[in-house]
Amino acid sequence: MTVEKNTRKLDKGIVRDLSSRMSYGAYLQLPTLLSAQRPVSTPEHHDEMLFIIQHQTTELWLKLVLHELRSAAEHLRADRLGTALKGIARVKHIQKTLTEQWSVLATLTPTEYSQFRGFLGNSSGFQSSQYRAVEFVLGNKNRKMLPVFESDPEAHALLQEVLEAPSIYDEFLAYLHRQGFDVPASVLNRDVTRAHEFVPELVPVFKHIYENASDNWGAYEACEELVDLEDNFQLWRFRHLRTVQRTIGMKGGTGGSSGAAFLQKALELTFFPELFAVRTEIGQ
Ligand code: HEM
Ligand SMILES: N[C@@H](CC(=O)c1ccccc1NC=O)C(=O)O
Repeated sequence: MTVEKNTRKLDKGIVRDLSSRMSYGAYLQLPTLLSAQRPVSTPEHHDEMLFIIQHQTTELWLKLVLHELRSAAEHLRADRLGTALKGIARVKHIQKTLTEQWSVLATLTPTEYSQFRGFLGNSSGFQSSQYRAVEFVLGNKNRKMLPVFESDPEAHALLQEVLEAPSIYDEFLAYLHRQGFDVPASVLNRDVTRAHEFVPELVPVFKHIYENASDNWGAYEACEELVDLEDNFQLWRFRHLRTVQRTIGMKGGTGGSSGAAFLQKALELTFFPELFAVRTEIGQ
C-alpha cells in the first residue's frame, strides 16, 4: 500500500485517549523539563536559548555517565568485569556525543556571547557538581573543590560521597590484585580521598598484561577501555578550551579563574597515568 497525498493513514490501533493512561509527556516529565529553559537576559537575547540547552543536555548526559561509572565501579568490586565493561562502553559513546556537541555551541560568535555574558554573573561550569563527580569517580579527587558546593547541600553530599568512595581505577586495581596480579599494598591501602598519583610499580603489572594479552584478555580489554575513557575526557576538555578561546579569548572567567590559562592546566591532569606510561615500555 502506498502513501496517498503524502499523508500517512494512522493505524486503527493507535491509542488516542490518553486521559487515563501513561503518556509520553507524563512519563518523561516534559512539562518540567521543557519549562526549565529560562533566559535571564533582558531584553531576551536570541542566543541565550542555545547556551542554556547546550549546558542542560550536557548535564543530562553527565547524569547518565555518573550513573554508569558508579555502577561499573560496583561491578568491578564484585568481580563482574564483563558487566563493568558494558557500562564503560556506553559511557564512551556518550563522551563522543558530548565532544561532538561543542560544534553546536561554536556557532555562538564572540559578539553574540558578549551581549548576554554579563547577565550570567558569577555562574560558571566550574560549579558543575556532576562534572566534578565524574572527575572524582575516575580518580582525580580534589577536596578543595567542595567548598564551592556548600550553598547546595544535595550537590555537596553527592561530591562528599564520591570523594570518599574508591574510584573506578581503585576498584580495577583491587580487582587485578584479586586476580593474582602484583599490585603494591600501598595502592590497595591508599587514601582514596586523594587524587591518584603515578605509581611506577604498576607499570610492569600492565606491561605483563599487554605482553600476554591473550592469557589476560579481560584485564587487557579493561585497560584499553580505561585508556579510551581518559582519551575521550581529554578531548572534551580540549574542545571546551578551544570554544572558550574562540568566544572569550583571554578574558578571565565568570567563576573567577584566569579563564583559558586555567582550563589549559586541566589538560595536564591524568586519571590512569600508568596505562599511558606502559606504552613507552611496550616492545622494550
Ligand atoms: C561559550 C561557552 C563557554 C565559555 C566561554 C566557558 C568558559 C569557561 C571558563 C572561563 C571556565 C573557567 C572557570 C571560570 O572562571 O569561569 C570554565 C569552566 C568550566 N566550564 Fe565552561 N565555558 C563555556 C561552555 C561550557 C559548557 C557548554 C559546559 C558544559 C557543561 C562547560 C563546563 C565547564 C566546566 C565543567 C568547567 C570547569 C572545568 C575545570 O574545572 O577544569 N562550559 N568555562
Ligand atoms: N565561565 C563562562 C561562563 C559560562 O560559560 C557559564 C556560565 C553559566 C553556566 C555555565 C557556563 N559554562 C561554562 O563555564 C565565562 O567566563 O564566560
